[in-house]
Amino acid sequence: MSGPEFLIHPDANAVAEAIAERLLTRLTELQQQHADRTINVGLTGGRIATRAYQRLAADGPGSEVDWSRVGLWWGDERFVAADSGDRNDRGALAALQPTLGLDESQIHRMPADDGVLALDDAAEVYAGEFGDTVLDICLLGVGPDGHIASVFPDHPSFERSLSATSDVIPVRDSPKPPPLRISLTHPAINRSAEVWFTVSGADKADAVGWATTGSKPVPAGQAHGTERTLWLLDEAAAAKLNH
Ligand SMILES: O=C1O[C@H](COP(=O)(O)O)[C@@H](O)[C@H](O)[C@H]1O
Repeated sequence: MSGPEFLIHPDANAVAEAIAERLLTRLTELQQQHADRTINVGLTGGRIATRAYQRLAADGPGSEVDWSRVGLWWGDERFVAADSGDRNDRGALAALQPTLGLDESQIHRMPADDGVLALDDAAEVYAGEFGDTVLDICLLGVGPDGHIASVFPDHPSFERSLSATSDVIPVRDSPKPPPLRISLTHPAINRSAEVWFTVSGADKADAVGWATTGSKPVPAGQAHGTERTLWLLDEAAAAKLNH
């Protein structure tokens, strides 16, 4: 594993464009290298990622990527009704599904709170679906507190994620609403070949500083890819970066 790489862009729009552009390039390369299998991507929620998905939806159809060989997973999800605007998958799929022609079998949504599964069972069901998947690329947003996926600092989810024997955990009392969530754990994230942090805005500068200097233990500081760890930042978010 090599050290983290930092790519700093002028503003949030440039970061979103860079994420989309890099995804197209990397997915094309990975599909050439692994012609026999699906390339698995872990999606994140959050503002910057949603902008990147819109860009990907515009540029993806004319690209060299074979979208029928891309599997979509989620790093975390809010455990609310499937049609809730709080869901992470809604923004992503609203952008990607109509233009990329994705089949339902390629889309691995985390379960919703639809009255069928309780939170713990929903996490277990997703763990079963995830199996021993190794994400080729895992996108992670970072909160102003240094959270990634639905693993929060100074919260039971952090210790639970670090020491997890399962790839997926239920999260209660999330400090950021909504309170019930499902999250990949650090072992699952850190099994990914590539982890790409996607961060913009001055309110994230402290979190980026803590994660990259280790000056405060935060979930983002404990995440990395086995082959590559990439930080895609804008200048404001990179203000306290250690590199
Ligand atoms: O709650 C969440 O927030 C983070 C970051 O979102 P942002 O809008 O501040 O960029 C996101 O990474 C995570 O997936 C989501 O559930």
